[in-house]
Amino acid sequence: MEKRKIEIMDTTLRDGEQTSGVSFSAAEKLTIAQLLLEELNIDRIEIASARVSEGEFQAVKGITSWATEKGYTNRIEVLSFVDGGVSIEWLKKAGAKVQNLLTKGSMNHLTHQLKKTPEQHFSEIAEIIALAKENNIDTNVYLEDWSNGMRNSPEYVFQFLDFLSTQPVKRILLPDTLGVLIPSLTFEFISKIRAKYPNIHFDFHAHNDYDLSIANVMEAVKAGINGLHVTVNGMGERAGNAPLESTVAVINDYLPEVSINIKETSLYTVSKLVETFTGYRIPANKPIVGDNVFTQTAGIHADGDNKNNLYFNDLLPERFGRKRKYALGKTSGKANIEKNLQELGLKLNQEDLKLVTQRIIELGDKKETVTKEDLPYIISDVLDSHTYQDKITIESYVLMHSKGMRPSTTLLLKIDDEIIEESAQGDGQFDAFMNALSKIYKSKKLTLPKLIDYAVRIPPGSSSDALCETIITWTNNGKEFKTRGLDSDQTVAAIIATQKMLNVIP
Ligand SMILES: CC(C)C(=O)C(=O)O
Repeated sequence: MEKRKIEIMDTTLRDGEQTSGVSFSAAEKLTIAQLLLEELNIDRIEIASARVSEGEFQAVKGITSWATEKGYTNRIEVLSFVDGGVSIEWLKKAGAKVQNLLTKGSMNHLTHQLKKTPEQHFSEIAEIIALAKENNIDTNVYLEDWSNGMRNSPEYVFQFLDFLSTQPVKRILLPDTLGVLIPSLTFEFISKIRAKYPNIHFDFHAHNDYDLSIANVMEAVKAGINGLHVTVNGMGERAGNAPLESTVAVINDYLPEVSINIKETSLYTVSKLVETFTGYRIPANKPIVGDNVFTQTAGIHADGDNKNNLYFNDLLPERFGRKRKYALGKTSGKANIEKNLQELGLKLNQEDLKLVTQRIIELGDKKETVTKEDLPYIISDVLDSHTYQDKITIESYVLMHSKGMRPSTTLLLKIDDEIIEESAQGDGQFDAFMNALSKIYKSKKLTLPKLIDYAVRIPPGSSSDALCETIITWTNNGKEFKTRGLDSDQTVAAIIATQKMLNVIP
């Protein structure tokens, strides 16, 4: 059976820009428009509202002149108004060839906002449509507040659609302006309209106020809609519009009777670009494009993935240009660690793997996030610590840092079962710590190696703030040696390195 083609109209550059605090520059609009049309293969895009500003005019001009060269002008749309032709003039000058005319789709809006009768409204609309035609501009008509119109004044909606069916209109756009629809109502309303006007092209424009935009989009498709409006990352007025990414995935996986031509592998690139341009962070759990959505955290999932991909679903990350990850934290078991080791090309024996797992769980308990890049550091630290027999231990310490006073440390050290306490000041917390240690060593007539270099680094490429590694170079009896400490706190990492030094003095 031949599939029914659904047009996808992306309105990131118009409704998406109505996200509070978001404004695109002309160059950003052009870049996004190019990616949407050429890289993703979106059918149509709505790029601006007419008359908004000089900047918006220049942005539209930039896109339409590029689109003219490419032969894309009928894929570029601009929101326009019933304003006696002012919008048409604006569109003409900006080179736009398709207007999405904003009209009133409910009696409530018509009487309270425009204070007009249906007849007056229709006659003004007819004038604009005729004017557009004279100027070679195609018209699509938005019935603003259509969903409430269907709930509260359906006679008006059908009177309006009867009128529009006599007009040279290319498409009728049905917006759920206030996001009030639920799936059953979406299906009911669109089915009724479809049955009465089988030859008109209808688009559905969902909003996400009840988090039902995707469910409503699915019902709109089942009821026979011809086009869907979406935005990248679900940007848009209030709770936003139907997200492009989820719309594409759900149509491809669950609505086999229809076809769309969107390139799934490019969705993530476009989503990230929009995130950068808008400064509007994608929630980590946002389907398809969120940071976490292809990350298995529970050890049982990683284990299951090793056994015939038991925890995969149809949303394979590779479809969207992404990769599956295995998180490292307190719920991750050995399987997660092994998956990360594999990626790094490392292998550990079972005993070492157990020690490393234990350390990652400890870090997780401290609410630290560990990344794949941290792993080599943890391995080196854990396996290194494993080789030390601690005869001298730092039992406890207080580090003091306050304004107007020198940093100071009180230290309790255990040497051969004797606990010794000492305090000292220094130029910094670690210096004060070393001075207290030095006092203890002097009192015991022991020699303390000299610190000759102190280096701190965080694992390169690590996106976590879990760890920092302090490497200290010491000298004793003319011999140089290094010890290292790993912790989220730099001074603590240095103290860990110092305890190791006390037990390996050559
Ligand atoms: C501007 C209009 C068409 C809109 O975005 C809506 O009604 O949701």
